Amino acid sequence: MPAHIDRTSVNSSSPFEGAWLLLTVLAFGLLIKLFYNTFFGPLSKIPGPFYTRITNLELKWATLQGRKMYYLDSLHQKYGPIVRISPDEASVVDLAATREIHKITGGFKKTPWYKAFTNYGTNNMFTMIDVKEHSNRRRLLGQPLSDSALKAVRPLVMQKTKLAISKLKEQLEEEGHMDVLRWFHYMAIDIISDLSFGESFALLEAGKDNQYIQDMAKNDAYSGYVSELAPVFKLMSYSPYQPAIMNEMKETPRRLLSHARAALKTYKDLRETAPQKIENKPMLFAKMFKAQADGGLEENQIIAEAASNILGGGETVAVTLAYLIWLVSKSPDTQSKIAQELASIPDEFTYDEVRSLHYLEMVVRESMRLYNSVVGASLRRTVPEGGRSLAGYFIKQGVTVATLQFSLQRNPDIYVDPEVFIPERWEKPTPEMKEALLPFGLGTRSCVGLHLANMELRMAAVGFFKAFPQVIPSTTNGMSDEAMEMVNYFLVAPKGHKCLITVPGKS
Ligand code: HEM
Repeated sequence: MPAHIDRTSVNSSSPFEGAWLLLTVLAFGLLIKLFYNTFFGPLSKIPGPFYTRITNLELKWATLQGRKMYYLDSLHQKYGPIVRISPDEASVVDLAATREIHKITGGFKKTPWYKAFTNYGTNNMFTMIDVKEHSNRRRLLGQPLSDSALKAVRPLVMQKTKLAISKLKEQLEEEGHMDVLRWFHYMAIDIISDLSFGESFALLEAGKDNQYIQDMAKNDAYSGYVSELAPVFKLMSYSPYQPAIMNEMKETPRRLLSHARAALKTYKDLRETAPQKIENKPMLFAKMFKAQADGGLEENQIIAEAASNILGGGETVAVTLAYLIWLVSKSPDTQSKIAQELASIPDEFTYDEVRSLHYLEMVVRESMRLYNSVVGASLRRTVPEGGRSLAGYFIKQGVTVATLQFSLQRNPDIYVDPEVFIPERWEKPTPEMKEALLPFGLGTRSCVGLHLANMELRMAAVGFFKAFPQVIPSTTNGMSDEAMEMVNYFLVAPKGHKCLITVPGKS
């Protein structure tokens, strides 16, 4: 037994001293990072808030609260058309720079951020970064979505539009208002599921979401969390005590996979047992099925594309259309001009007739300028080798640059009274006005569903205003301008998750 224990030598440092030491090291590390980023960082010369030299926490916070585009827009108003928003990311709303970043020959690739939207363990066209892999896939899916190929889809869009409008009429009779967001969401999903799987999910008939749609919405939200808080989720995955959400995050993709497999099996069974049912049916994936039969594609890859289309082609159309109807419902003058124009085409109209409607075209453009489902998305791209000059600054290679429709399409130097809905501004647009309107993006990564979306938006808008020439926003069930405020994750949606419209005298 030792004769004497020197207690001062045992555990001489208290936990507080340890914490101080850790804090000092952290503070020192941050100072070094700040010093380096201030003078040598890739974005040291780009204007932006001081703290963005070391952190993007405010951006993440704004993103998680669904107000990213408002935060970015406020930075652009203060710092100009190019702003540092993180130590290695700049937001760009300059017109020439936006077109440079997205043009076909620009060489700016999507960033790895898109990987968070990968499903079923495989890339889909939206998440692909590699140029060759993407162009091969786009070749398979792009042609069936071309304007000429979609002629075969017109009867389907017409039939679903009519069904949606009859459901809206029923709701108006029963409840005194109609939720255009809900019914047009079902319409868009029924169209894209029919085109993808050979059989629609029949949400319009059922009047409610199925499990697949609920899971898709959850999965979309989870992808958003993971993309913004990747390190936190990585840490949580090692913890023995995992919150319930972690389990749901694993289970949801599994359920989605089995739903999608079942839907594809239905299609394949139909091909064998009742080929007459699908023989003349336009199918987006005809080329992909052929590629699968030739051994060039796996089933998971087809399923991943189908899921991506349903996500990309459902809510996008519904939200854009709901905002269009809401804007028009607040403008009696626009309604009477639409009604006058619609009187020139029969009630059983064709898509060619719809396309000839000049005033409607201006309404669609103007509403998409202000509101569309992707207006708040930061479209992130990597600056290619050698760096590039953008908006008067040289940006080094490897840095992320992200463009933002929201600020570009509301730029007062391009659009007079940019916050006001004025369809007539498109009567004689300036070249800048046309170039800055980019609801479907630009270049090789622009929206592959553009023609389908355009058809759905216009057919449904004409069907709606023929059925309801005079409408107003409802003031019941929590509907208000505030409920229509845009909440912005990757996509944009009304804060109240609904868009209730009525006719004068009904509510
Ligand atoms: C109003 C409706 C729509 C809007 C505003 C819209 C907008 C966009 C935008 C801006 C992009 C580029 C995204 C980026 O660069 O990150 C995009 C890509 C895409 N969209 Fe749409 N979209 C709409 C409807 C649709 C529909 C109906 C489909 C279904 C076929 C679809 C499928 C896709 C796909 C697969 C991509 C990725 C394309 C690629 O990377 O090659 N979208 N969309």
